[in-house]
Order: sequence, then structure tokens, then C-alpha cells
Amino acid sequence: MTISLYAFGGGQMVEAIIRAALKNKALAPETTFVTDINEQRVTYLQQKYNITAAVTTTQALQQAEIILLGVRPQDDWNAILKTIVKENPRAQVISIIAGVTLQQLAAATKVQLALTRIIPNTLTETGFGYSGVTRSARANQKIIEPFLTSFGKVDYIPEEQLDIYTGYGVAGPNYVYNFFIALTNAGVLGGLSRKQANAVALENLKGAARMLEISGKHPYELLDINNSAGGVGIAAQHELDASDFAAGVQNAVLAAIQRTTDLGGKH
Ligand SMILES: NC(=O)C1=CN([C@@H]2O[C@H](COP(=O)(O)OP(=O)(O)OC[C@H]3O[C@@H](n4cnc5c(N)ncnc54)[C@H](O)[C@@H]3O)[C@@H](O)[C@H]2O)C=CC1
Ligand SMILES: O=C(O)[C@@H]1CCC=N1
Repeated sequence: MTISLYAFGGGQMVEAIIRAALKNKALAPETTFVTDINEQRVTYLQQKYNITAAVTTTQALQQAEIILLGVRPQDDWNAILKTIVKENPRAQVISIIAGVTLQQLAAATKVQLALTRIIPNTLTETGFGYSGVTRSARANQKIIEPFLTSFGKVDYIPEEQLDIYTGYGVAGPNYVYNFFIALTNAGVLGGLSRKQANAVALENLKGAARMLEISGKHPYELLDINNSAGGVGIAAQHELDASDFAAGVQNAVLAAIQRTTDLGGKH
């Protein structure tokens, strides 16, 4: 069964959510509405997904079961919440805005809305990737869950963990993309063609992930299998251990978590 949705902000993340939710039949094009201040986005979304996208459409807002807050922390979500209170205060309101807390959202209006905060992952169409989710007292899990699970796995977490989830989990594909680039460049440096290097790295990435999943082994145990005594793997391991590899990744994650908290705090 589909649910009607009205989204404020039709940027990258809302598009990724809608694409997966339409594909998985949690949304139907005829009851999916997006408003954006950018006319080009409106035209693009309309043409690509056959949904209604517009600069404003009050009637659709009044009828929506779920309202998605898809703007950035720096945008005027305060004014959007006031519009929601005026037009449809009973809807389930889901915010994907990084760093902005339930308390900050609630403080923008006098009426208590049915708020849920999520931090979605851009891997929406893959079936992988967790959204971190924190519900307010008024949120209705039964109504929102089929929608949430249509674009990723769902992890209900305490709100204090949402910023960590954002910098670590949701920015997570970024770290993997960077690792992939570093690795494939190494293959090319070693003498493989770009095509070969990409293909080998992708297989290894998928295979190693699967190995972690099916073996249940700690990665140190898997490394032990891959590193023969006095051999090739351990020579590479020595160089990695002597480098800033681990600290670089960890510092990047900590910076992303800090940036999430700063962004929310500023607005
Ligand atoms: N891109 C990502 O990987 C993730 C993004 N998020 C969150 O999603 C939100 C959107 O991020 P992106 O899609 O990457 O940004 P984006 O910049 O692509 O999208 C924001 C959209 O909101 C529109 N907008 C701004 N003010 C508006 C208003 N008052 N009314 C209607 N539309 C308005 C903009 O024109 C733009 O199209 C942010 O709050 C971000 O923290 C959350 C998880 C992951
Ligand atoms: O870069 C961003 O702001 C979004 C939020 C988390 C990941 N991407």
C-alpha cells in the first residue's frame, strides 16, 4: 500500500529517497509532491519521476500523510514548520536535516507535531545502508515504517547517537569511495589498466564484505589467513601500520561528526 508524501526541498537526498520509495511501491507518483524554491529542480523532478513538483501546492500539503523536511540545516526550516502547522498539523513530519534536534524543531512551533528525525543513507536503491531514526512521542511508527524501510535499513537509536550516525554511517560511503580511489590508483601505479584495477578492487570490496559477513571472524583473523609468514601481505601490512591510514580515516569520521553537531547548533 502506498502513502501520500509532500516533501519540502527536492535536492539530492530527497531525490534518492523518492527514487527508491517509488521503485519499491511505498509511494505512488500521483500522490507524491515535492516543493522546491529552485525551478530547475522542480522541472527535473517532474519530468524524471512523473510526480507533481512545484514551487507551491497547498492542497497537496493539506492532504499529505507524511511530510518530509528535506532542506539543509542552513535553510529556513523554521518557516516551513510554521507552514505545516497552518496547513496540516496532523501529518507525520519526518526531518532528514542533519544535526537539527527534535527539540529545535519542536521549538519552532507552538503546536506539537508528530515529528521523527532520521538520517538517511544515499545508498537508497541498493538495499544496503542504515537510516538512523529517532521518534518523538507523537510519531506513529506504523504509518512511517513502510516508507522508511523502502529506502534503506532502519535503526531506531537514541537521539544522542544521531550525529555520530551521520558522520560515521551516513557519510560512510564517502570513506569507502575514497578507499576505492586510493586502491585503484595503486593498481594503475603497479601497471594494471584502469579497467582492470577497478574490476579487481570492486570484486575484492564486495568479496571482503561478504567474507566478514559469512565467516563471523574478526578482521584480524582474516588478515592472518591472507598474510603468509615472511610473505607479501605482511610486507604491505607493515607499510600500512607505519602510515597515517587508520588515524586519517578516524580523524575524518570525527570531523564529520563534529561538523554535524556544529551545523545543527548554529541554526
Ligand atoms: N546528501 C546526503 O548524503 C544526505 C543529506 N542529508 C540531509 O538532507 C538535507 C538535504 O541535503 P541535500 O539533498 O544533500 O542538499 P541539496 O542542496 O541537494 O537539497 C536541498 C534542496 O532544498 C531546496 N530548498 C532550500 N530552501 C527551501 C525552501 N525554503 N523550500 C523548498 N525548498 C528549499 C534547495 O533548492 C535544494 O534543492 C540536508 O539537511 C542534509 O543534512 C541527510 C543524510 C544524507
Ligand atoms: O554532507 C552532508 O551534509 C550530508 C549529511 C551527511 C552526509 N551527507
